[in-house]
Amino acid sequence: MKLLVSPSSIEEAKFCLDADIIDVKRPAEGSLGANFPWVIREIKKLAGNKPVSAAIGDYGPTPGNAALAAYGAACAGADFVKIGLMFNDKTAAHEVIESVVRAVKEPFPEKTVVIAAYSDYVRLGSIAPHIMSPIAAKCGADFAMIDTGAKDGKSTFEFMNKEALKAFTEQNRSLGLGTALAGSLKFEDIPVLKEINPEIIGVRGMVCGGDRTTMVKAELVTKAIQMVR
Ligand SMILES: O=C[C@H](O)COP(=O)(O)O
Repeated sequence: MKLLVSPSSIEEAKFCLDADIIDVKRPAEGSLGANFPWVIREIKKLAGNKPVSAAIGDYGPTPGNAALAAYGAACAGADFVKIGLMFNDKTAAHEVIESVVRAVKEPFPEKTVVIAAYSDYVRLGSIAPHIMSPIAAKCGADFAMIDTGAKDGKSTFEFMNKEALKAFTEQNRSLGLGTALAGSLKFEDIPVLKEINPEIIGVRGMVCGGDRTTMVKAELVTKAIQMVR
């Protein structure tokens, strides 16, 4: 299980360099809010050989917008390009995912595409993660992810229990997809996450000390790395 940490700035990224994946986002613009290309570029320089991920946003059914943002993130240096689907329509999901995969993989076949659905999909009215995964696999994406869409402090575990997260992870494995799990995860969730055994867990609030709108703290990144390994 790898640890992905989401800094929101170059300054914060300096505290995240020992994580397995450095995930650039802009929390002020949503759960998977996109940061600026120059921030992705600088963090990629700082990260050296470490993979850099970039969130491109929480999207409606707008494949053109999503594809162009995905291409932009890949051109700026992101190794992983991550999009959230904030709508509930299977045909549109297929169109958005297919467009994002093509936008990234045509020019950069080695890059990784991550498709996120939200654990709180019922309250958001968005696509369920287990419905999204087979579509992501069919379109050639690499990872299916779960995050919380409304960042109000409620954790993914408040919407999906261990069994549901395990079933999601196993479904993805059988589809040839990796799994990333996130959503206000806490240090005390790490042992059960190890049992669920996704390829990646993603955190921000945990390493900010509980409030994801504050700064990432170097000592909490170290603590998370030690607990995950
Ligand atoms: O990709 C993971 C997210 O940044 C998780 O953020 P969070 O732990 O604050 O919910």
